[in-house]
Amino acid sequence: MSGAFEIRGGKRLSGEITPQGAKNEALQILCAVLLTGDEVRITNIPDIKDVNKLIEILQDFNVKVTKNGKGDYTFKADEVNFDYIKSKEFKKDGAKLRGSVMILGPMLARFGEAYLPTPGGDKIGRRRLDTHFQGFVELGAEFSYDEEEAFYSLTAKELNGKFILLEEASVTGTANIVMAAVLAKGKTRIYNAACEPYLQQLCKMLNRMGANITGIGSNLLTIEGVDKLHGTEHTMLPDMVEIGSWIGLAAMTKSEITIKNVNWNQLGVIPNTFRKLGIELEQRGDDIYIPSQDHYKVQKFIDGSILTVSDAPWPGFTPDLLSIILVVATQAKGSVLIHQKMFESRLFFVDKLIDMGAQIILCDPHRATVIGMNQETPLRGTTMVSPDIRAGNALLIAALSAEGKSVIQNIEQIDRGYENIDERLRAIGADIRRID
Ligand SMILES: CC(=O)N[C@H]1[C@@H](OP(=O)(O)OP(=O)(O)OC[C@H]2O[C@@H](n3ccc(=O)[nH]c3=O)[C@H](O)[C@@H]2O)O[C@H](CO)[C@@H](O)[C@@H]1O
Ligand SMILES: C=C(OP(=O)(O)O)C(=O)O
Repeated sequence: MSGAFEIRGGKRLSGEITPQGAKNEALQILCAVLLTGDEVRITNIPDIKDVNKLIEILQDFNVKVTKNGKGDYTFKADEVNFDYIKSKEFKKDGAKLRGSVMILGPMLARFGEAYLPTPGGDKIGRRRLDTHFQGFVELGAEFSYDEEEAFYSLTAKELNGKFILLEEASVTGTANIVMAAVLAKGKTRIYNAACEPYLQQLCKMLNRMGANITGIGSNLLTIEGVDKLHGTEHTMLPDMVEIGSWIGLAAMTKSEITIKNVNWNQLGVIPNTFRKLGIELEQRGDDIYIPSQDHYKVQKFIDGSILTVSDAPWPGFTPDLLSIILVVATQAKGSVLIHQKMFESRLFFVDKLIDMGAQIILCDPHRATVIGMNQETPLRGTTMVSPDIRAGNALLIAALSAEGKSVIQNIEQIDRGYENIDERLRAIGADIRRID
């Protein structure tokens, strides 16, 4: 386990915080550079572990990578070393992150073959890849899986567009199939497509590269295949998961915080979901202003029943923010039912919150009832281990609000998704330091 944060909580924070570029968008966009031999310049790339690992993988594929400045890179995949994809190194490196799965679509489309070890990412329950492979097979690929090596193989002499009804609106699955279909022959229609802002950004970038995708933002994408894509420039959106996390941080620590340049129009139901917990927030230009609030009161549904917050594919509420909602609910006035529908192991971190004094009933692996303490009894600092990227940040927020000292271990799980988080939190007054 690597590194820890030591936090002295209970302080009010104040000031401005700027969200990093979106992690999950970056992972898609970086894979898309493999679709052309021309230069692709990408800005606002977050400097985080997962993204840096993917950039290293691209370099191992012999993609030329030039750093122009902070978060600003140019990629040129004109002499791809395809042999690397079958190497021992790729079997090791590709397994380190979830995002590597999206190498498959571009490789299959451009080189007619693609391979992948079982990708890494959060251990938050089963994370099957069936949707990805079903999509590739429908486009004409042959698929095989070596169980012993946990290695996936795809080959295709030619990809041909067709109507594909996805079994589920998988985020990375849709990105993968779109990236294969842009270079397929003829028309592909993908129904039940995921449409997160990450995917909208990917499709817009692909269109700037010469692809012909319509229906962007909906669950029906139509793609007219083209022979070749060319270079472009692309800027990553601010990370909506970070933005939601800072709203939660402000509420829990009773702090006045302005979140800068949030791209409000792409936040969907996120601001209103926090408002349902009673948190005041204001759109000011493209910033979010959160006033210092001593208490926040949970709204009930119109029929008077208890508020439920659950995840759903976009434009529903992202599962990546449910752990933050759960932590924030611990200090609200009122009760909230948290229902994590997609993943079955993402709520177990509530044990740590219960140790800190939170009133939570874990009903089953998918549902937890939180009885808010109305900021009357603060959480107590403790030592804990970060189980996954989002629960890690949720525990960090809990620790910043708690009385006394907390230590969070295994912070690699936080660093893989949040850029320089300790320094940015210190800049708004947090007492947090990195220890070995
Ligand atoms: C690198 C990356 O971009 N990771 C994100 C991506 O992961 P990823 O693309 O791996 O997640 P998927 O969208 O494929 O699926 C997530 C989970 O939800 C289930 N599922 C999915 C769709 C659906 O309609 N119903 C359903 O139950 C799947 O079975 C799976 O267990 O999307 C997830 C869901 O937003 C996010 O938590 C991850 O942060
Ligand atoms: C689950 C997440 O990441 P990954 O898909 O990379 O594991 C996440 O970003 O919340």
